[in-house]
Amino acid sequence: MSKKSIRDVEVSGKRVFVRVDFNVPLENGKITDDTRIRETLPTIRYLTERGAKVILASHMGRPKGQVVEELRLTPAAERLSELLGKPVAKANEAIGDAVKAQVAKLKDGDVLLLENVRFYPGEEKNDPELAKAFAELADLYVNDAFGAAHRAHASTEGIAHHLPAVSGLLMEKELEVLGKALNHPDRPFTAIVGGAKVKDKIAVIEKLIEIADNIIIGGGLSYTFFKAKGYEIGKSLVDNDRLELVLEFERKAKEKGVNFLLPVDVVVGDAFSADANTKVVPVDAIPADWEAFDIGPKTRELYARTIAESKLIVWNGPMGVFELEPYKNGTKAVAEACAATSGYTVIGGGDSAAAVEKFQLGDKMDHISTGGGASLEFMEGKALPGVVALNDK
Ligand SMILES: Nc1ncnc2c1ncn2[C@@H]1O[C@H](COP(=O)(O)OP(=O)(O)O)[C@@H](O)[C@H]1O
Ligand SMILES: O=C(OP(=O)(O)O)[C@H](O)COP(=O)(O)O
Ligand SMILES: [Mg+2]
Repeated sequence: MSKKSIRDVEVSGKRVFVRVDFNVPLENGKITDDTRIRETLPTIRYLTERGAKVILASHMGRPKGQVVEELRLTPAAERLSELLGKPVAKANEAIGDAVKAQVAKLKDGDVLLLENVRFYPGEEKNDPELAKAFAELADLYVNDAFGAAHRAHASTEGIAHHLPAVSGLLMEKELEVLGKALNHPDRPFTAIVGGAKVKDKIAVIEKLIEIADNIIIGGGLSYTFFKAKGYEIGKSLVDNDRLELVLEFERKAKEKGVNFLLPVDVVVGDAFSADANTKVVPVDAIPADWEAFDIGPKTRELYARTIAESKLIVWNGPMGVFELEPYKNGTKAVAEACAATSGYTVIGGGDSAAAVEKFQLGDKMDHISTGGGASLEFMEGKALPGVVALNDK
């Protein structure tokens, strides 16, 4: 990589602001998958072993610039402390006098986790004042938050203009592994896109049509395609601003000879709950007051067959609401097909990684990336603002 990493700079005795992605899935305040925290351990240990004072910052969820009690980073601090086997101090804010005082008290090798940076409206706006306030806490900036590297925010991009700025070991590893897989992709190359961040996911499909041989669509973005075709989609997720656009995708894929796969059947439910009434229906028969939460059995078979024939599979976004028992089968089937194939498998995304771990198939995948949206944008060939802002070698 042409960017400096923590290995290229002096860290001992320094106050180091490390942006991590501790946006881990939570259920009733408990962390259901700690992959993203575990993946930052090499960077944190590298720094503490060399006597750096480590100040960690992360976002959690999308609190939209205000304090949301359920989105505090306290559970992440506790889990990190268990994993590191040493105390991790937790601040109740991310900037200000109380935080400055906590930083001043840090001894070499200590670790402090700041509060959710998205509690501040300036974070997502990349406000230079907030970036400066972060920078005042430290002597060196390290970005290890690959999962948020596609966001130009104050703690991922702005701060890098105020301090020496280098990558962490996870960031470095992600860019290297994904870069290798995508530079000369083995073919057939299959991209699988699902999940709930519908606008973000639809935005990458245009580029995927240019690079992949098969595109598999599942999860929350499927229904925008069905609505565009004029089908009833009930209460399912939809992006009403992109109905024309998604029709264009299918035309473009056909023109390029790309196999564009949409679900043929779905599991609908009358509630977002583990004890909902559910049924399987063809995609053009979703009842008006029901919601589609998963792909159906025919789709599972179709997708598994395509995956089995692929040499490179990049998957981001669950096929359904895998967290709930009645809606987990689509994601499970795709995970099993990825685990069984001899092709190279890259699974990306906080929730996709959690799904693969839930089905105990993590060790059957070639690479589990901590970034979903980030890995898709990297794959598109887009420059990631959180990487661009770092110092060149
Ligand atoms: N049909 C659906 N309707 C509602 N939510 C869905 C649907 N399919 C998948 N999801 C949800 O998508 C979420 C993950 O989305 P996203 O964050 O985009 O994926 P990732 O973290 O892997 O990048 C999961 O929590 C899952 O419950
Ligand atoms: O969870 C994340 O991305 P992912 O859901 O694509 O894995 C990252 O933490 C980025 O979060 P964001 O999409 O709210 O900016
Ligand atoms: Mg996610």
